[in-house]
Amino acid sequence: MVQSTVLGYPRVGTNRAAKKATEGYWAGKVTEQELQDAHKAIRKERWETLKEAGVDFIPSGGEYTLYDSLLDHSFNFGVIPQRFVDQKLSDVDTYFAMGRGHQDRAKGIDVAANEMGKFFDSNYHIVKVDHTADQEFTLKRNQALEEYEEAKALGIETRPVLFGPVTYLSLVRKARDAPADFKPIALLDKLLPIYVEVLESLKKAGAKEVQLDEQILVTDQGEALAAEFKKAYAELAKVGLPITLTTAYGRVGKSIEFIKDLPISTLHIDLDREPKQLDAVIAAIKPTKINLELGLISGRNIWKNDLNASKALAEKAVAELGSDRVRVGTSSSLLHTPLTIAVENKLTPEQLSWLSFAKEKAGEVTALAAALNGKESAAFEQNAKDIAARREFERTSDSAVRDRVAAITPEQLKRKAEFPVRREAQKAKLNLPKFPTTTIGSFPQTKEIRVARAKFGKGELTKEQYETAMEDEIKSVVAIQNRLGLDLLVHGEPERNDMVQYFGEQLTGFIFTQLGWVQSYGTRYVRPPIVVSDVSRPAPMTVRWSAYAQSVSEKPMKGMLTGPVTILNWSFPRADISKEVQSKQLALALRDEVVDLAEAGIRAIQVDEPAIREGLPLRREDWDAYLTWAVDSFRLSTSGVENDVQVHSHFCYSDFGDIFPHIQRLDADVISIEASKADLKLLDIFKQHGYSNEIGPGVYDIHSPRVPSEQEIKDRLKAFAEVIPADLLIVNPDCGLKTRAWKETEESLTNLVNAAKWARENLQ
Ligand code: MET
Ligand SMILES: [Zn+2]
Repeated sequence: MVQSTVLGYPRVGTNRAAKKATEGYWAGKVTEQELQDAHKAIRKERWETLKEAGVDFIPSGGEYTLYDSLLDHSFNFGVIPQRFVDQKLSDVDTYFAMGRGHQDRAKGIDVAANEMGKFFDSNYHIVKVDHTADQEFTLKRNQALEEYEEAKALGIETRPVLFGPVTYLSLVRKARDAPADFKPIALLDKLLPIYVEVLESLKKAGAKEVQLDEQILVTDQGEALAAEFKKAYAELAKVGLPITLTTAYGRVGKSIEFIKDLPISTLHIDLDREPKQLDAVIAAIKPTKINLELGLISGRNIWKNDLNASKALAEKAVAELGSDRVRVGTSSSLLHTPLTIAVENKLTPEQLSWLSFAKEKAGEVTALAAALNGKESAAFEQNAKDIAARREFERTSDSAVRDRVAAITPEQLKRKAEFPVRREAQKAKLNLPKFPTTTIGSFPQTKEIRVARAKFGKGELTKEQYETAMEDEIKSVVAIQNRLGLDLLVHGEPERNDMVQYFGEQLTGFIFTQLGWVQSYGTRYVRPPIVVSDVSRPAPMTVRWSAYAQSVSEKPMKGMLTGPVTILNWSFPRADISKEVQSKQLALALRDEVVDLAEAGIRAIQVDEPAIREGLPLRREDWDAYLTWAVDSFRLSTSGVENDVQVHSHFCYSDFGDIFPHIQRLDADVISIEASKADLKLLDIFKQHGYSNEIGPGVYDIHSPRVPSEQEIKDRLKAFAEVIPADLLIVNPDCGLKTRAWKETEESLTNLVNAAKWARENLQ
């Protein structure tokens, strides 16, 4: 019998109950007991949903969390850096402080959070707790057991989940003051007894097996960890609780050579991302006793699964291994998908027929298992019809757009002249001082702005009234920038709800959910747009706002767009054509916008690409292919203008070290880049690679309300000027200011402008 599995499920709860309970607790409106009860109710709802769907292996334990599951593991293992211990907070407050920091001036509490990092190539962020070289572990809390028993008390048998020990240690951070050559993986021997203790307790409580997530196995780094895997799993196998080792987000590649020899009972592989790995994995494990769990239903996209295609793949495995050794399931946890399409009431029935969110995916998993067991359901037949209809829709959507992509020429990927020539033309046109000051685009999104947008949405404001309100805001933002003495101005982006959604709504080819929330980190949820068909731009999108802003400003105004790669990476892409083609469709639409902005008299245009790094494939051998189309897309979108138009780009959020040479290849005239984190890693990168165009490393961190002093900014500029020629330096904050309040914004920018004035006199 083929059985079914779901690796993990969204934590959001119906009506975003998780967010409400947790934020209510932070605000002091919900007691700790109410907080715990609310989360318990969400866990119950999740388990019951999966049980009703008929899933055989229902996850529990380490895949549910109040904030982040990697953080949970650290906390449960007693890894609580001293600075949190020192605050003497309650357990739950210590836990939240580790995730998001804690500041309570009245009580003298001020502690910064642990660092966050992107979880593999998803937009979900894990909290990476600092581990010292002499780190000790204790089982402070046995969450896997607690939640296994919690489900059992509800009459639901579950499969407890934990990060495997090797992946856990590969993802956490080393303490800043730890020796340079220390790596947390060196703590494996000390950590294993904790895992043994947990597994023993689960076995005693009656668990049938445990799910250990070892996603690190899909990275190049995983290949180098064979010895650690052997050691860890030999130890864990002694407990005698069957282990399902799961991989996700990519292919196991060469690592299958040692995985097949691990004493595990089941191996889970991602066949949504990497269907091609199936044959090699089957061949490797066939002579062993290892069962194979096929991750066929995507945990990453929102498309209805093509059940017939999945069934064909699964049948291959069944033919080789026998049905008792094969299971079917989700490719990864479903945490990257929204909860259910059932609550969407603005999408058309046709659109809904294309989609499948977490709850529907659980149904697909069981329908697939049933079909493999000879019980093809009505759902299966309907699925075939829906898939055929979607294919037809996609195929016929807009052939003109596809023709335009096919006709892209090498000339369209290049500016007319090289940077030095462009630079002279731009200097003459823009007439900016040395160390020019600018900002990244957005200014505070005040309550008034959001109220106006909400009213416009509800029809309480006419289009004209709304546009007047936005123009008034722009005018005021321009006046403030003039008063502060900034050089290259922005319109402030008041009209944008979100930097991706705003463009998606004006392009053809996108649809939007109302409640399709996906966790980004902690209680922060986003609603990614969905690309459903060929993308084009029916009309200019930003020109009227930028032109208005320029009309009320003597100083040059910078146009502001979100780049093609970022729009794509922060949306759910189509599955029928490559991301490359989708990105180029977006690039062509943006290219037209860039040209229109220039024609409207905008002399500097910024095309933001903050998400370019996170789309980077997990395996180095796949990097070139991605970076080639990503860089080409940016160039395609920005190369349609004359030499005297200054093209800017902006990056933030991540570690650019490994792709910095490709940032250079974007050939933007000016880039701004996040650099204000204390250790200034970026400077080393400049030293190593150099950079030939203009660059504005952020001089202060906008993620906190803290106002940087003038001296601090001077010091930053001085440090930058030591590695970057002074005449290439631009002065700007780290990122947009939309989440900030006006007071700190004005104070910070005053200091920034003064520091730039000082730099003009004092730095060469
Ligand atoms: C996440 S990058 C944000 C860039 C955008 N132009 C802003 O200023 O908000
Ligand atoms: Zn940014």
